[in-house]
Amino acid sequence: MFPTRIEIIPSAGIVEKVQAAVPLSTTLTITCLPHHGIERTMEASVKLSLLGYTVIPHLSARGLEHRAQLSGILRGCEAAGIREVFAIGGDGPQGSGPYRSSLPLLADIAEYSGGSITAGIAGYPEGHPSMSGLDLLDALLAKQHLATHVVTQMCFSAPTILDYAALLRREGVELPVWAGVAGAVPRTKLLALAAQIGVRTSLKFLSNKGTLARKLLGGDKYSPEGLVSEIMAHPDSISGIHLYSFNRLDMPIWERSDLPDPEASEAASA
Ligand SMILES: NC(=O)C1=CN([C@@H]2O[C@H](COP(=O)(O)OP(=O)(O)OC[C@H]3O[C@@H](n4cnc5c(N)ncnc54)[C@H](O)[C@@H]3O)[C@@H](O)[C@H]2O)C=CC1
Ligand SMILES: Nc1nc(=O)c2c([nH]1)NC[C@@H]1CN(c3ccc(C(=O)N[C@@H](CCC(=O)O)C(=O)O)cc3)CN21
Repeated sequence: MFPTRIEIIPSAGIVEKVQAAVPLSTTLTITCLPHHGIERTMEASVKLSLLGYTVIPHLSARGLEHRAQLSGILRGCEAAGIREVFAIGGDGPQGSGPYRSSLPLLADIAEYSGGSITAGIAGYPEGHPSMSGLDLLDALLAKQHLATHVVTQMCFSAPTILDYAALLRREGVELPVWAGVAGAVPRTKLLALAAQIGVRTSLKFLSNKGTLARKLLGGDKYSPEGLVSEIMAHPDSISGIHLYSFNRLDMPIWERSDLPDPEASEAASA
């Protein structure tokens, strides 16, 4: 089965919601949003890890106030059995903290944990609204020795994700690439977020693609099924699916044993 990780937002009641809907065998990644702060991420992460889930907290460089805060977080991770984090620059404004980007954060994670906590980093198949493609690639090259994999920003186009994975290989980024895919969430929510984070192109691509794609985007909810099938046909370049769930926690449809194999569903949609 193609591995899938589910990203959740640590909103009120999330631990109970996860427990009710998500099998313990699932790997969960927990966002760190500027208006939440790292405490909420860590509180939910520790609780879920102690319940038995495999948990990956997101650590936002700009959201950390001092180095001792990071070492405390890493000790908390170790005590709760958390072995991996996701290191991100972060959306908030730069505060007075020591980390402006994820590179020095990754260096301190490696040093403070003595290498026992690994880290994933972000990749941007459609670019980033405030960083050039070249800067993003340079940042990835500088960070890759401190990271274990790349998770891509939300994207709605399989060719864009696959081309990006190929570009990373050509440019010397060797890390496994996990494809970041939106879950079955209301279209309006996706459109608002897509505009904010600069992924409108692939959303447009999907809505212009044809009747099936139009149908998928046309209803209340987006469905990632077609995109995931296309990606799953390329296990040589993509290592797994990172599902941005927006806390809609129904089991991803492709994890069900009754799902047709990717090649069959590709042929059916051609
Ligand atoms: N993909 C995701 O899940 C998430 C993405 N983000 C976005 O990721 C951005 C960067 O994070 P990383 O990929 O870890 O890159 P990074 O922190 O390694 O930064 C790469 C380069 O861009 C510069 N930079 C970082 N943030 C910037 C910004 N907002 N404006 C202009 N320059 C910036 C850094 O100084 C560095 O030179 C955040 O600013 C945020 O917009 C934030 C949270 C989650
Ligand atoms: N630049 C950037 N920042 C991020 O935080 C981020 C990305 N990109 N890309 C992928 C995921 C998607 N993320 C998110 C973040 C928030 C909501 C969301 O639904 N926010 C609620 C508020 C939730 C709360 O406060 O409990 C909202 O209504 O906006 C969804 C996806 C986080 N990630």
